[in-house]
Amino acid sequence: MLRWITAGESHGPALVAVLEGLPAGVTVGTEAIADELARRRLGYGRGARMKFERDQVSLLGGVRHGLSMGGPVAIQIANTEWPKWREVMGVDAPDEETAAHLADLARNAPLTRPRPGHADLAGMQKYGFDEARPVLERASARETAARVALGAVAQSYLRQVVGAEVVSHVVAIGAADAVDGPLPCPADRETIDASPTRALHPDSTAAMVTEIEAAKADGDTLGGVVEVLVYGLPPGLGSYVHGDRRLDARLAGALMGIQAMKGVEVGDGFATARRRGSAAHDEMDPRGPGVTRRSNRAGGIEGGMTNGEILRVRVAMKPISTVPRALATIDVATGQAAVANHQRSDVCAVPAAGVVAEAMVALVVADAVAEKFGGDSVVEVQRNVGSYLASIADTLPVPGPLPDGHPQQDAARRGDGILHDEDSMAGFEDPQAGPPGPQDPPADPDRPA
Ligand SMILES: Cc1cc2nc3c(=O)[nH]c(=O)nc-3n(C[C@H](O)[C@H](O)[C@H](O)COP(=O)(O)O)c2cc1C
Ligand SMILES: C=C(O[C@@H]1CC(C(=O)O)=C[C@@H](OP(=O)(O)O)[C@H]1O)C(=O)O
Repeated sequence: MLRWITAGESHGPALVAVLEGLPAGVTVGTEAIADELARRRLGYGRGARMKFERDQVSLLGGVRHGLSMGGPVAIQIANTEWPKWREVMGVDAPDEETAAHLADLARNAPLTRPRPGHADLAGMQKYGFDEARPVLERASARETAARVALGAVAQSYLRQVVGAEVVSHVVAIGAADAVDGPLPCPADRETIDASPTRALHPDSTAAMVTEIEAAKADGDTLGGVVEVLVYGLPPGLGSYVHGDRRLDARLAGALMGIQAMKGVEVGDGFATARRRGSAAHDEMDPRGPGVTRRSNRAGGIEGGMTNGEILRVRVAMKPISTVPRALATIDVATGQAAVANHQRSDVCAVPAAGVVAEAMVALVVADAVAEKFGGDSVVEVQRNVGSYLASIADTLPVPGPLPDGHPQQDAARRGDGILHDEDSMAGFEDPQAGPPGPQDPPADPDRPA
């Protein structure tokens, strides 16, 4: 079992994250974590803070010479803006001189006009504060940097023990939807990250940028939808035996746990609810050895377990709640009508949210892998994965991603994701059937060819 926790405030000295349960031998490096953190800071529509602040990563425990040792992995992400906030967010009770200085400091002015849509008012009521500063410091999505650091470690574990790869892309920002097209593969990562909105297709990026510019010009903010895909997962992660062991439930909980997320869809989710059963499920064909699905509407999860197809989940983010065209609120100091607190803020953080969603999916899936395969070292987990895959070789699905020319790829390109008669598998030569690729499960000498 993997467990993780984060601590730290938005304008505090640092965020801290701890990941417990990782076996020994997982590749963990400061640079790889820093690279993931840099991805989270990008995106068209992010506010001024992203430009001048830097994340400074240090690994404080659990890792030696680039490999985990089996103990908790502790990560610190220091904040280069801390000196400006040292007094406002100081941990120790201020002495007389500091208290006098704080009273005059504009940065320390009480935030008494709670923002609708943020945690401000309910947080003040719940914890007994008379202003929003202590609430927003922890409610802020600054904390997602710590999650992304944890997710980087989880992705490394997944890559090593099952050969899985996590990819995300933005499928909508406000009313701008991504154009229809094939699902992104791990090879598309660079293209997606190079887009200012983290969309796969340039036309999608252009429409999303226009949407953000329009909202910004109107003093408004935007939300959107991101999709996360995991390639290369074995069947049987999660379980049907109890609600809280279902992988779909765990993914939904983790994704909804990201600040501002308001909905999760697994596979075709809401569209499936409108279909008849004959057009809702993913029919199977023998492929010998292994099975092929005619579609992947389920998003790779059946009965709360992975089924070996590409895992596909979407999460919907509400618009940023610090709206420049300030929203109506009350001033809790006077009880009078007021406009909500508004300082600098993001106009749209959906591209960054995709990187955070990747991290949460990686953590949940890594936890499910650890639960199914156990193991105290990477080698032991790989051995366990290999013998399990060998035991189900006859019914293993064709490993994704689908190679070019694969009939299911054509179906995806057409936009319906459904195999038609003309998409018959007959005659399709699978180039992946050769030596194991990055998406294939780890080689096992006992596994039938
Ligand atoms: C990556 C990311 C960046 C965000 N940036 C801002 C921001 O700049 N300003 C803001 O008001 N909310 C921002 N949010 C959203 C708030 O964190 C969120 O609205 C707040 O926690 C309340 O949302 P909730 O009702 O879902 O908890 C951001 C969220 C994410 C995931
Ligand atoms: C700092 C980050 O995001 C912040 C998340 C956030 C919020 O309310 O959630 C509000 C903004 O902070 P501030 O109010 O200080 O400008 C964002 O910049 C980050 O993502 O690293």
